[in-house]
Amino acid sequence: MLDLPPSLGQLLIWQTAAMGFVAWCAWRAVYNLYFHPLSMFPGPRGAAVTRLWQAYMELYKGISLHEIRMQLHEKYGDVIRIGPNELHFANPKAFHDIYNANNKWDKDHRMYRAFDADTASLCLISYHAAKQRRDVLSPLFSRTAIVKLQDLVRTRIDVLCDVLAGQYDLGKYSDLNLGFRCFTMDVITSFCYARSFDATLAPDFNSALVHALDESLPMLTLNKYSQFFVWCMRNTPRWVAMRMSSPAMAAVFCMRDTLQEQIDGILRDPSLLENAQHPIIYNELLSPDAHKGRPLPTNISLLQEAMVLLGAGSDTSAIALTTTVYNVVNTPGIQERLHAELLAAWPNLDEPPRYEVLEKLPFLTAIVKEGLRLFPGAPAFARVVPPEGAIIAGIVIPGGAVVAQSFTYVQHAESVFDGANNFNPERWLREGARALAESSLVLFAKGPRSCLGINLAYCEVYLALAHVFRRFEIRLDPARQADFTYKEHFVVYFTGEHVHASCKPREA
Ligand code: HEM
Repeated sequence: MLDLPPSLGQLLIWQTAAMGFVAWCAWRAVYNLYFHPLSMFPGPRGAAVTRLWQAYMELYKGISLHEIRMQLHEKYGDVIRIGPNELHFANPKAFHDIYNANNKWDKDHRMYRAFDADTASLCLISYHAAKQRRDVLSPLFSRTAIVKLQDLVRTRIDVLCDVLAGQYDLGKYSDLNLGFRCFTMDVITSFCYARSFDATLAPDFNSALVHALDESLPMLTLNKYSQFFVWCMRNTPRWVAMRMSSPAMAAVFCMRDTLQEQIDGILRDPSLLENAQHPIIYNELLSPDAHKGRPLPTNISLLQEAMVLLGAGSDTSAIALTTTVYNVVNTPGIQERLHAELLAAWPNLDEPPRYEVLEKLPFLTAIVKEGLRLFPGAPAFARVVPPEGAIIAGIVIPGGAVVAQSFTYVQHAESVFDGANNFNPERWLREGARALAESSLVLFAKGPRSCLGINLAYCEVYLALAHVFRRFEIRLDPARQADFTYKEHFVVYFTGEHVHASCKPREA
């Protein structure tokens, strides 16, 4: 045996380890390019070799994933390999093959770990674990429960309308992006925790919480690519995190603390739940009956669920409202026609109709559907093909592959909707519209992991649109052209000019 000095021995070990690592990377690259089960699918070579290609495009070059997908589909066709083990489809048929009631497919952990909330409904990876949690929470989000609690949504829309009227009196244009985000934030917090943070009452809708959530969005994109960032975020002491982040982020910490205090209080004294104004998430999450003998969620799981519901249930509905109001006001004749329908159904301003009545108004319904159809892009929610494989849009896909399609490839496809880019509520008044909605209005996804909050979202959208268009004549600010350019950080984040409008109260 060679008798080497210790430093030389160590150097040799390091050299061998480094060479081994380089050889392993080279072998992975060759394997991914030529021998991987997805190697026959087209796409950039970088994307086939490593997921770092996506990270490079998103984080370094600043290109949003939705733009990358579009460019790649244009270049490579209907199916693209966007990561070593990941496919995205452009053919609208693929959506129904991936997201449907029969598919008990798991989610892809790399996408959802970004939230660092792996015990919350949205982030549970396995179908079975998610089903148990959904079974527990579903009664709270059922249509019956939402119809019962509609006054809660109406109270928040009344607050929003009062603020809009006040801003008009001061001669101001209102920022509708922020206004609707504050409204949906107040709804979700009242609904889930029976607490309102009164975001809508912040001066000019500049709620610290809304801004803080905005600032935390890019972190989701960062976290997606490395568990290390997630670990750092979780383990950084609070005072360091506060120092490193912007002052706005304090609102998120504060929100977290408030929710944690509420959870601790309820765990100490469960009778607090009986005194709540209405059932909240903890009534279900801490109900032994709902869990059918299974252990109740831990303290941390309760907090994760609370935070994730806040994110899942606020921006989404607000985006739908902002873009729909913009399209209604910006398309000649639509606002007047909608107002006429609302006036007939709601002649006395002091007696607003119930949600069940509004839902039956044909033109309002057509506007809700068209608004949701034109909802701007959302990420492609990644699912894992089960071991036996699957056929997606007529193509055989091997088991274990990660597959996804953003709903925009259905809802914005010219092959599915004539004049797909135009806001045309009329399409929903034609024969066959119900079937079209069933098959092609898919922004809430389909199947066992579809949106848990769909009933609440519809209730918010119907009530808010009815109230703002019955109560106000809305005009866009001619000096500021709204810009819906967005970045995809799990939810859509608009980077351009917000929608500013004057909301002139109607006399009666
Ligand atoms: C226009 C508004 C909304 C849209 C477009 C929307 C869309 C979606 C989509 C596409 C999914 C599937 C995500 C995935 O596969 O990972 C989803 C899941 C979910 N949504 Fe919504 N959503 C909206 C409003 C809401 C609201 C108001 C809530 C209320 C809390 C909510 C709560 C959830 C939850 C908890 C999940 C996770 C379900 C699961 O993974 O099993 N959403 N939503």
